[in-house]
Amino acid sequence: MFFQIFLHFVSNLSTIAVGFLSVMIQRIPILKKYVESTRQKKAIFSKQERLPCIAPLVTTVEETPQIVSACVRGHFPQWLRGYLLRVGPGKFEFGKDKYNHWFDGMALLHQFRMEKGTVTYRSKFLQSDTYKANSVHDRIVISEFGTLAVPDPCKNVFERFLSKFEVPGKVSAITDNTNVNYVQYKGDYYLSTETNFMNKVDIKTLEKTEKVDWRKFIAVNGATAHPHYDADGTAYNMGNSYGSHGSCYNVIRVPPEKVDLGETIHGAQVICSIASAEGMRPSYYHSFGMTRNYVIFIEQPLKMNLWKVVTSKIRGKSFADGISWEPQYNTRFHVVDKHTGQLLPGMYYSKPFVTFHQINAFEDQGCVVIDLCCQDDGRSLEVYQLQNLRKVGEGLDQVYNSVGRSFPRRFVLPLHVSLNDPEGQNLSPLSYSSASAVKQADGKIWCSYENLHPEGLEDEGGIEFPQINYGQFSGRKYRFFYGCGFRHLVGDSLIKVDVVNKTLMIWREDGFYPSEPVFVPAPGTSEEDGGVILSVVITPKQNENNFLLVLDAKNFEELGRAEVPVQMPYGFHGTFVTI
Ligand SMILES: CC1=C(/C=C/C(C)=C/C=C/C(C)=C/C=C/C=C(C)/C=C/C=O)C(C)(C)CCC1
Ligand SMILES: [Fe+2]
Repeated sequence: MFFQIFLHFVSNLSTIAVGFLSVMIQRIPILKKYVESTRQKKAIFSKQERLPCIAPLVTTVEETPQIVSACVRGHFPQWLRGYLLRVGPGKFEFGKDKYNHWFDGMALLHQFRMEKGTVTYRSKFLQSDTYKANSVHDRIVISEFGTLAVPDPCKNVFERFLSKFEVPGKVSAITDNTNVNYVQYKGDYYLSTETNFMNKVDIKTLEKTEKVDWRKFIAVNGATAHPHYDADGTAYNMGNSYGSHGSCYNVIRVPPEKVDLGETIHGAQVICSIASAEGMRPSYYHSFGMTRNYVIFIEQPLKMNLWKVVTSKIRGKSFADGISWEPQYNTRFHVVDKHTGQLLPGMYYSKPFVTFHQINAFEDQGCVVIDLCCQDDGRSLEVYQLQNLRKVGEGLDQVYNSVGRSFPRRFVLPLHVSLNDPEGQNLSPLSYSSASAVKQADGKIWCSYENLHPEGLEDEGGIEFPQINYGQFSGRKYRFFYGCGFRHLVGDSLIKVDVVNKTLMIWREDGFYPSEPVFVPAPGTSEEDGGVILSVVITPKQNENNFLLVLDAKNFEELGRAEVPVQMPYGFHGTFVTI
């Protein structure tokens, strides 16, 4: 009996001690920083077991070209009038040829039209040159991110050998399967991947109207699918150039106005070129940050071996085979003045991490603050092979448990670091952030991040596909962002993060997988979360309907859903266009 009382006393004592310590940690900054720094040392692989099969979400579907009326339950706000446009992979084979990677699937365009509380749906495969060429040959003739097009089996050995040395550009061997995102230049909408091609589209009919090649306008080999926009419509993007001088990361600006009606990205300019740390092994990047006055480029140790990329065809390997995670290198931040094109001299470094999607960035007290979805393990690209996503049982659990989770982190980059600044001290003046920037003896600034989330986010599998109230808060100090929780390999919950209070709000429905949340501001409101969240929610269950979900962005409560009895694959990105 005594022993039990003793155990009870000890367990209570330890509970009190832990509670006291956790309060002290939050109240004493140096303790809080220590705990934060220790927590920064490990990649987080939250474990799952008995994950449900999601193979139907990454399997070929039929397009739905005829408009379908959705069955609305609950309600869609009367003020909500426009298109939710989304894109993602929707066809994963041609004839006997099958794609290897999730990113390779043929672009399927989804359109939800909302007006007066009603919702309709349609989808169409983008009629890219790649899609048409593959269809004509009934096989994969153009390589994608993770799939190398194999030579024509009807050619003789000599012809097939020669085909490996086709002159790039003779028959556009570069894919225009723009399946990543909708982007906007000079008021027109385009579909983008990460190559030199984009496809201009009619957002009403989902028809492609024009193919655009970045190389015809500026000396870049491609651009990201995540450009940023100033309030006046000026667009900024980033893209690589490769030459005898090595590789450069180029900051691109596209003016907002058309001089002639038929213009596309005319007037595009490279305003700054940043030499890569290694000429033949530049970093892969998927997005970048932008504030009112600066572009922030994250040079991460996810490297593209150009020699491997250039020889991939004769080696029988895909583009993705040339990308490798190299954590022996640190991650570096470059800051470019948008107005002068000047690369700031600050050399900002952090421990190695990978980011796919930036959340937001802003300027405060002489610093750039940039928030990113970060993974400490950069091998997730390799994992997103279709064969992995289609696994079942323990095999699927092992795939999931091999991917590092993504968490929101804040970095603070002091803009004006002088020779007189003291070494070894935190140069960040921001009292509201535990992120630090410490000048080293060699002049480099070592940046440690602040976690922008409460502990509970690990239980949600981390967060990705971040979105904010972009129109009113991009590049500005903000408080809320939305994203998908990843307790599976695709999003399986919607999350609202308050980066000030570090609290979460979650929407989830077991067996259903919501897409990237899109924020739509309510008319006439200036509140940051005054509006709704739209998300396309899909399920592998054959007897259930997919639906467009609408949440109140303030309390994250479901307002309504528009059910559509149509199979949809899990997509990448989208945008809302008011009509
Ligand atoms: C990888 C992770 C995620 C998803 C990231 C996404 C959707 C990235 C998409 C990138 C694509 C489609 C790139 C395509 C590039 C094509 C090229 C360069 C073609 C070259 C052909 O030769 C999340 C799901 C956000 C979660 C973490 C990991
Ligand atoms: Fe993306």
